[in-house]
Amino acid sequence: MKDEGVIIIGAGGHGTVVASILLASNIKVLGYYDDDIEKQGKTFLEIPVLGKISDLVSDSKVKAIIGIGNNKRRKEIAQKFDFDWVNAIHPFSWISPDVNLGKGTIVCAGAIIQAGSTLGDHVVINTKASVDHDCIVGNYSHVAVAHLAGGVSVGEGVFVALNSTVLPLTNVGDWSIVGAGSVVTKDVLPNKTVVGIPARPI
Ligand SMILES: CC(=O)SCCNC(=O)CCNC(=O)[C@H](O)C(C)(C)COP(=O)(O)OP(=O)(O)OC[C@H]1O[C@@H](n2cnc3c(N)ncnc32)[C@H](O)[C@@H]1OP(=O)(O)O
Repeated sequence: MKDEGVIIIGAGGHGTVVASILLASNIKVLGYYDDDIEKQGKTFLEIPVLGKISDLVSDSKVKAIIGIGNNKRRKEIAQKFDFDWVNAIHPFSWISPDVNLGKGTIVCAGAIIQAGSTLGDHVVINTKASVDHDCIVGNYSHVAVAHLAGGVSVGEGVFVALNSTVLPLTNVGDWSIVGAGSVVTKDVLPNKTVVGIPARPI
């Protein structure tokens, strides 16, 4: 499969979004791998499901990307397989030229990543999200349709949910969740779920 296209691990809603980004970038998609028995033999965006994730065997020459929204599951898969992890960057997004992007990272349509920011591996910056200047986004984190202000630091595996905002210079600890519609005004400890305005732990 070397140089012949990319496989997508996950054929759910997020997997098809990743497929559409690759297609919009003129990158060939070979097919999906998904453990859902119902999806075997089906096509999504005219791209076939080639087999189960459990059928996959590591091959550092195979180009792959994980199209699964769940942060813990993305980490498990990334750690299990040795593939050539590629990024999916929608052509209708803006990434400042000095941004450092990890591998396996997805930047969806309408997303903006501003100067001085650093993103880890297997990060998802979802539709119309913004990561402003000098932010750090850790491995396996997911910024949904949400906004990180300047100088925000987000740890590993953080989920910043729909329509939420993280105010300047605040930190969100590893594996924490910022609930939909929340405003983070001060640092969030690791492994917490915070909601509301101002965001408070639940
Ligand atoms: C492209 C895409 O689709 S990307 C997908 C993005 N997905 C999202 O943005 C979903 C985000 N999810 C949420 O916001 C969830 O509500 C979570 C993760 C914060 C909490 O979920 P759970 O842990 O299941 O909490 P649960 O639903 O039991 O709610 C617990 C309490 O918090 C409240 N609560 C939950 N979420 C919120 C929220 N976002 N804002 C305010 N209050 C909230 C509930 O009303 C409930 O209060 P109660 O005990 O007084 O009734």
